[in-house]
Order: sequence, then structure tokens, then C-alpha cells
Amino acid sequence: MFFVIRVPCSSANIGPGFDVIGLALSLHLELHVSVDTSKSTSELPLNCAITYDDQSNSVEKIPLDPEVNLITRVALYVLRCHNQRAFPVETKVHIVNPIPLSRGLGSSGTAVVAGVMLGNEVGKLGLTKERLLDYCLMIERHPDNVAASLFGGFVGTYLNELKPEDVARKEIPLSEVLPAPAGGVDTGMKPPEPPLGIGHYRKFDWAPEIKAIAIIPDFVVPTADARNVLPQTYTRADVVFNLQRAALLPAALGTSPPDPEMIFLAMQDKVHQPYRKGLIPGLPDILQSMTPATQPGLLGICLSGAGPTILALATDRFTEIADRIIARFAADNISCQWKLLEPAQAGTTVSPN
Ligand SMILES: Nc1ncnc2c1ncn2[C@@H]1O[C@H](COP(=O)(O)OP(=O)(O)O)[C@@H](O)[C@H]1O
Ligand SMILES: N[C@@H](CCOP(=O)(O)O)C(=O)O
Repeated sequence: MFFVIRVPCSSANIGPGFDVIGLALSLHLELHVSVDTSKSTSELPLNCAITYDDQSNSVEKIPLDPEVNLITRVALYVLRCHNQRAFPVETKVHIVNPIPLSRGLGSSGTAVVAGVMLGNEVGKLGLTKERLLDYCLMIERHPDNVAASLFGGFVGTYLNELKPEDVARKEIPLSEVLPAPAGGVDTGMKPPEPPLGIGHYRKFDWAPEIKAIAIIPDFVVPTADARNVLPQTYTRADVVFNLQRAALLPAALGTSPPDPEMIFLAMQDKVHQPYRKGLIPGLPDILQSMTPATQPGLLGICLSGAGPTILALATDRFTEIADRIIARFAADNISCQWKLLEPAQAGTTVSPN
């Protein structure tokens, strides 16, 4: 058996849609998977060998032990929920990853989606993407990245209000869903299964003229750190400010030809970006220094996910826009790479080669 899983990266929030709105983009994590069905036993730990082709320029080294690697740990979680304790004999997973880690392009969500899809395929479980979203949400608890990567395109997401017993199941510590590596020893524990229908999504239109420029600074901001700086409560005025803009955003980005003034306004945020400025030098200046009036081609600008990547939406003058943002980071001695991306409408795919 041989197949390829392709999972697009994602940019979450798009300004006001904190933990709600996500956009899948045309930079894909790939798993090239083979299972040698002619063999009946394997010397491999948990029957699985991982190789990794790092195309992401990341400093962090991705572990190749299947009990430690995020993708295979998630696949094992899905398999163990279905009484399969390990991978099928002689499973080989070659990971090709061009998505920079901890930069706000949803690398962890992409890895989680790849993991649930891997478990589903090698275990021949036949779970729908809707059910796989529940498994993803047991691991990454905000739905914006994982739903975009799984279903593709520009999405709005929400979590269902759960019954008290299901809330308890969803709020199980992550360590029980993904147990710490036990040195290859199988504890035999069945992990907690996700409640049915935790998370949902709705796809929005995307105007074909709109492209996404990702300006990726050369430093990491772990998402957990960027969530820890956010307040527990907000003023009514700030909540209303974001609701007003989030309600406009799908119409603004789905209307062709795009209206730059409307998009710029609809991408403003008071819920997460102002609090993350201490983690990203120059952030307020970058977000305020360019508008559609001062920069032709620009439609809107925001922090991508939890940062530090900046997402600029534009119809043209891509290099000029990227260069201005890169110059602002350079004033703080931060170098950047940039990529011109498009919505990845297909989401996660599995193909025979
Ligand atoms: N392809 C991958 N394989 C294994 N682990 C990954 C992969 N991509 C991301 N991760 C894990 O996810 C972490 C980054 O997650 P996070 O801080 O949420 O940032 P991001 O904004 O990139 O999602 C990495 O430090 C790494 O541990
Ligand atoms: N809504 C989340 C999105 C995090 O995205 P990531 O790409 O930084 O993992 C947040 O803003 O914390």
C-alpha cells in the first residue's frame, strides 16, 4: 500500500476572527506513506519508521521516534481509540515539510490534521472528515487552524455547546489524549474518544483577485506563549468592535471586485493583536503604517495566527508590499522571508501516489 497525504498550512484569525476564522493556504505538508503488506512482523518501534525532509528553514529538530513525533502520536491516538495498538507492520512515513514552525502558519494544526488522516488511512477506519475534526479538537482546542487545513478554503468555525459529561471528556488533559512516551512500552490504556460533533465549520466565498502575502520573520513565537499574554476578560466596547468587523469579513473577502476600504476596516482587531505586540517588535507600526490609500494593491493586513508572520492581502504590487514590511522588521534587526500564497480550496487530500 502506498499513498500521499497533503495538508495545507493555515492563517488563523484574519484580524477580528480570533479562534473562529481560518484560511488554508497553498503551502503543503506531505506524508509519503508505505505499508509492506507482505510482512507479518516488524523490528520497527510501534511498526513505524519516520524520515523527515525539512524544507522549512526551521531550527527546531523534529523527533523521528513514532512515540514522540506529533504526527505519529496523533495517528496512534486515533488508532488506539479503535483498538489498534500500533501501526500496521512495516509502516514507513516520509514527511516533507515546507511550513515554518512556530511562525503563525498553523504548522501544529497541519501536523495534527496529517496525524488523524494517517491513523484513519493505515487503520482503514473510514472516518469522515467531520468526525476527524472531533479528533483534531481533542489535541488542538481552537478550531480555526485545523478546520481550515482539513476542509480547505476560507472558513468560519464554531464549537458546539456540549453536555456536561461531554465537556468533561473534551477537557481531559492533553497528556491523557497523547500520553507521554513510555519508551516503547504499550500501557494498553484506551485513550478518551472525542464526543461526537464538537466542532463545525462553514466555507465562505473568496474573491479570486485576492492573494495572500506571508511575511515570515526569522524568529519563533510558540502559540502557547502568544495565548498566555491575552487577558481573561474584555471590555464590552472591544468585544463589540470585533463582532462588528468579524460580521463583515466574509462578505468583504468574498465580493468581487474587492473593495479595499471595506476589507481594511473588516480586518481590524482589538482582541488579540494589541496584546501580542510585546512578542513581535514593531507590530503596531507594521499594522498601521500601510493602508489601501498609501499602498496601492493592498487590501488589508493582520497578524497571521499567533504570529510572528504578517499576512497582507493584496491584488497586486506584491513585492513592493512585502519589501515595505521586511524593511520595517529590518529596523529591529529582524530578517524575513516572504511567500505569495493562494487559498488552498481542496483542504487535506489522500492520493495513491
Ligand atoms: N511537521 C511537524 N511534525 C512534527 N511536529 C510538528 C510539525 N509541525 C509542527 N510541529 C510541532 O508544532 C510546534 C509548533 O506549534 P505552534 O507553537 O502552535 O506554532 P504554529 O503557529 O506553527 O502552529 C512545533 O514546535 C512542533 O513541536
Ligand atoms: N486562534 C489562534 C490561532 C493560532 O494560530 P497559529 O498558526 O499561531 O498556531 C490564536 O490566535 O492563538
